Amino acid sequence: MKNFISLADVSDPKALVQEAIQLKKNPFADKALGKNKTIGLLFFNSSLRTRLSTQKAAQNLGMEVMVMNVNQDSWGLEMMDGVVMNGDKAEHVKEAAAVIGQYCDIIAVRSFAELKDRNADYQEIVINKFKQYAGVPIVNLESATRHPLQSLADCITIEEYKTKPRPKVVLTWAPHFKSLPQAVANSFSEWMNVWDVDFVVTHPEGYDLAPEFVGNAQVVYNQREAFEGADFIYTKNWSSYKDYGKVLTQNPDWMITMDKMRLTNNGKFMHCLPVRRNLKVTDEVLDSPQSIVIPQAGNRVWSAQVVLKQILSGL
Ligand SMILES: CCC[C@H](NC(=O)CCC(=O)O)C(=O)O
Ligand SMILES: NC(=O)OP(=O)(O)O
Repeated sequence: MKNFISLADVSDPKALVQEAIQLKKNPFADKALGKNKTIGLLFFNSSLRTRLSTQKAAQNLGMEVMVMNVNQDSWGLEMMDGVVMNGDKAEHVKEAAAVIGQYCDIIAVRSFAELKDRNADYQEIVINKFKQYAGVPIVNLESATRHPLQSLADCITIEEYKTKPRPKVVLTWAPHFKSLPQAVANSFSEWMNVWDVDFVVTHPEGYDLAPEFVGNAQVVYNQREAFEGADFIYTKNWSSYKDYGKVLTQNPDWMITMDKMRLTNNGKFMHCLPVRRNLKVTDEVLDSPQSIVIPQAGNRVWSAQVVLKQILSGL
């Protein structure tokens, strides 16, 4: 594996998940692999899980870790080529990426969608500029349209908790007052489309994800119908793709409640976190035995570690 930017960088996703599950049993077995290697973690946006789990994964592999909050700590970065840099951005990504590539053996980048210009976001300018200029492997810590480390952890979790060979997995939209990226929903859909699951996506009208991510999923606008017999309920808010970046509704009827969870086949509740309690999901559901959000978050370490192990093995 050279880079880990999307599912396309993974030759055998099922094998990757099985390797991650094996890693959990002996987390320090590859401690020598990352000796004298450095990973740089660059955050253009906030993070708890991604920041800490990726550091832990790198340390489990014997790597040194450098972390930078790009907008607070470094210079403002200009992403567009050919512009006169007479504004508030003091450095071009061409130099910044190449210089960081001098210090680090792997660079991991978080840069959310701006949710203003759909074409700009879906061109994945930031992470592709780092891929173009850094000269070292790039890992996606959530980009404008994807969050593959989260999706890999989600697949590990589903494999660990499934009670049948082909479970029914439902991605459900839930309300939020802010305009959030489609990245987590896109990425989860992309991975579920290649998984051995019956995949259903449910959301209000107007929130259809981009066709290239929805793939062969069954799209249902009636949430309760979608929940019938589900084995996993994966909840996430996202803003409209069609009416780009817009919050079309905050209808609280889409919040996940225990009476909806009773429609499922003792379904497990999943969420990438952070989650707004009693806005997206009730305390009752989140605090119930059906919620597996904590082990799901724990699997972010093994998701990152198996990816870094594969990249280090190719250096
Ligand atoms: C892993 C999820 C990161 C991010 N989540 C948020 O921005 C939540 C922000 C909030 O609820 O205020 C998102 O939706 O992509
Ligand atoms: N799920 C996830 O990526 O969490 P953070 O935004 O806290 O890293």
